[in-house]
Amino acid sequence: MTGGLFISFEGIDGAGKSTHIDALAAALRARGRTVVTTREPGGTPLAEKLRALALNEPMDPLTEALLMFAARRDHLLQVIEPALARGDAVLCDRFTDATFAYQGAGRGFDLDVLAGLERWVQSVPAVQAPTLRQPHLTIWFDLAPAVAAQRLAGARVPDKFEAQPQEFFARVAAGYAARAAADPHRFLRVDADQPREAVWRDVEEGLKARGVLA
Ligand SMILES: Nc1ncnc2c1ncn2[C@@H]1O[C@H](COP(=O)(O)OP(=O)(O)OP(=O)(O)O)[C@@H](O)[C@H]1O
Ligand SMILES: Cc1cn([C@H]2C[C@H](O)[C@@H](COP(=O)(O)O)O2)c(=O)[nH]c1=O
Repeated sequence: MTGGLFISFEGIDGAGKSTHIDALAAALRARGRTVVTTREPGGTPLAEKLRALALNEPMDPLTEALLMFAARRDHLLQVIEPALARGDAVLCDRFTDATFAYQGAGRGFDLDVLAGLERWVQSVPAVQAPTLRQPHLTIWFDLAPAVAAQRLAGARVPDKFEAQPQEFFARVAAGYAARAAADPHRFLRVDADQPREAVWRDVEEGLKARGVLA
């Protein structure tokens, strides 16, 4: 596959996304691709400042959603779009599906308002209206909240989201399931409740089936 390639990694906290981003980056580099790994919220100096606020300060759901989209706009314009224009592969730890899952399904914020913000923020010159910049592929690490909580237990000081109860993550997981059902061609669902090697095998097979890995 040539040309810019945009892959996002999604799932509830502790689902195992980060574990597989480096592996995919290595697999793509071994096939001659230039790879940019990045994350949301974050990925630029400004967006990382917004991340620190969003993950640590109490705020209402609209403020939280606006910070996520503000960070995303900066990240898109400064990092993602230039990389795609160069023909690089961009591997992004979370993107807009996280806003629908966390602020929408998790916090209960209005999905139509989020869809409006998505239209504003992801309209970029490189993409012809009425389409928006979206990942070409989203790998969704599907894991039960109880298992994810066990994996994260004691691993680090929890941020504002990681400190949420399991019921919150059950809603977030349902939010991801709804996003995947609405866009099945973009989503690759991976059963994350398996040993790391088996999860990676499923990622690799899914990417081969879609022509991303030879
Ligand atoms: N398949 C697996 N089986 C058991 N433990 C795993 C597996 N994959 C990852 N882990 C462990 O679970 C923890 C969370 O993994 P990781 O950081 O990759 O998740 P994440 O989805 O990126 O989480 P977050 O979104 O909170 O950053 C880590 O300690 C990691 O080593
Ligand atoms: C992009 C995005 C992220 N979040 C939440 C989800 C996670 O709890 C944190 C990011 O932490 P990670 O360890 O880097 O996964 O932010 C969110 O609520 N909304 C979003 O749009």
